[in-house]
Parts: sequence; structure tokens; C-alpha cells
Amino acid sequence: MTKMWKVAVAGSNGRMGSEAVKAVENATDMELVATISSAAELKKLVETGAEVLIDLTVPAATEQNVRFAVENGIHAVVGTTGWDEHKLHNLRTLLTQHPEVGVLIAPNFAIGAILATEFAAKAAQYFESVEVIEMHHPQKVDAPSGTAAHTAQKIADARAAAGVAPSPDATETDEGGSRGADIDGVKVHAVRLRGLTASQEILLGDEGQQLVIRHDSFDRKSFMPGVLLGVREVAAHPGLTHGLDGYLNLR
Ligand SMILES: NC(=O)C1=CN([C@@H]2O[C@H](COP(=O)(O)OP(=O)(O)OC[C@H]3O[C@@H](n4cnc5c(N)ncnc54)[C@H](OP(=O)(O)O)[C@@H]3O)[C@@H](O)[C@H]2O)C=CC1
Ligand SMILES: O=C(O)C1=N[C@H](C(=O)O)C[C@H](O)C1
Repeated sequence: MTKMWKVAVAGSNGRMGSEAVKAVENATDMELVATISSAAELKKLVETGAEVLIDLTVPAATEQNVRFAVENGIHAVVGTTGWDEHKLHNLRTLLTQHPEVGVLIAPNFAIGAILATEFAAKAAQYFESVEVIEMHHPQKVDAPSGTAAHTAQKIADARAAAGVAPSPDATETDEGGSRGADIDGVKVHAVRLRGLTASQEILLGDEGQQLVIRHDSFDRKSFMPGVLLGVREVAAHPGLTHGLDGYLNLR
């Protein structure tokens, strides 16, 4: 018999959360047992016997939501941004006290975006220069995007492992921050533009050539197969998984 997952969605009135509610309702192996739109409603997770929390809220709320889920033995699939190294470290520590619980922190659920990050990390050691441009709708509250931060970090790690020198840059003055954010030596630029949903370009440059790796999400439906995969896999992956690639066989 197919397992029926009891799923709750936090941030259910938001752009992503409302799409996730529809996706869960349409999944034949999932039952939507709760929708959560504020911290006061977290208790619904326990009252309804939710097995998996999907968190698509705001950076200021996600850590508290995930902590509540973990402390109550509920797995969490998290798309919300704001998970810096410090928060990830605290979550890993919490999970050691709840070793049966799985948490997926997925900077991006779209397969194309995951592959773009993977390809960029692979390519990064072969090019002298690399920079990341993320482009989003103007309602986005955080910058740079979680995807860009994750991508830049993977690129930085790959370059460090291969012993590649920093990207050349002769800039002496940058009063307005025009050169972008610096993530472990990788520059990240954020564009906010009406009409966009979520796009990212990784520019790789070398003497006489350029490689551009680009991904566009035109619709939030692009994220939903990844969200549902996360729900189906999270219990089988106790502890913290950072990136949906942790559930995919990309090697
Ligand atoms: N991983 C991925 O693939 C993707 C991740 N994202 C990320 O997901 C997050 C949500 O994005 P988006 O849907 O566009 O944002 P929205 O602002 O549209 O939605 C966020 C929702 O969360 C609600 N909320 C705030 N606090 C709480 C809380 N404590 N408990 C439950 N709900 C709460 C907000 O309610 P209210 O307005 O009443 O405060 C709002 O309805 C962002 O961090 C975004 O970057 C987005 C797209 C893809
Ligand atoms: O806020 C968004 O819209 C998105 N947020 C995520 C991020 O910050 O990377 C994922 C995607 O880029 C859309």
C-alpha cells in the first residue's frame, strides 16, 4: 500500500506556500493536514499529527518553525532563505538530540537551478574569473538570493579544492558597492526587476572566452516537483541535508 504522508505547509498564504498547498492537495500520496500562517499556529503541527512540515515563510520565521518541528519529531522540508552558517550549525546541533528527524534545507527546488549550480561548480576551476548574477521579482525581501549564496559557496569550495587563484580584479574604489557582495571570494550581484520570477546567471571568463550558465524559473510551478520529492525523501535522510542535490544522484 502506498504511504500517505501527512503534510503541513507554513507560509500557506504566500506566493510559494499557496502553490505548495495546491501541489500537496494534488499529490495522491499526500494529505494536507494543516496550513500555518503565523507562529501562533505552529501547535497545529502536533494537533494534526503532521509528519512533514513544508516551510515557505520568511527568513525571520523559518528557524523558529523548524526548531518547533524538530523538537516535536516532525521532519521539515525548507525552501525559505536566511539559513547562514551560524543557523545551520545550530540546527545540526539540535538534530543530534533528535537523530531520527530529517531536515532538508533547499536553497532552490527547481531541477534546472540545481543543475546550473552543479555545472558551475564543476566548471569553476577551469576559468580565471567567475561571478554570479541573480535576478528576481521586486517583492523579494532578501538579497543576495539563497540560491546565489549557495552557488557562490559551492564555486568557492571547488576553486579552493583545486587550488585556483582568486578572480582577478583591479578595482581600487567601490563607494556604492557596485562590485556586489563577496561570498568567499566570489562576487554576487542582485537585480530586482518587475516581470521576473527567479533567474540566475553564472559568468565564467578566461582569456578570449566566456561560458554563461543560466537558469530561469518563469513560474513557481517549476519548484513543486522538488518540494514533493523533498516530502517523499526527508524521513529517509535523518539529520541535515543542505541542497536537494543531496537526494539526487547527480554524479
Ligand atoms: N527554495 C526554493 O526553491 C524557493 C524558495 N523561496 C523562498 O521561500 C520564501 C517564501 O517566498 P515567497 O512565497 O515568495 O514569500 P511570501 O512573502 O509570498 O510568503 C511568505 C509567507 O510566510 C508567511 N509567514 C510569515 N511568518 C510566518 C510564520 N511565523 N509562520 C507561518 N507563515 C509565516 C507570510 O505571512 P504574512 O505576509 O502575513 O507575514 C507570507 O504569507 C522566501 O524565503 C523565498 O526566498 C521562494 C521560491 C523558491
Ligand atoms: O524569493 C524567491 O522568489 C526565490 N527565492 C529563492 C532564493 O532566494 O534563492 C529561490 C528562488 O531563487 C526564488
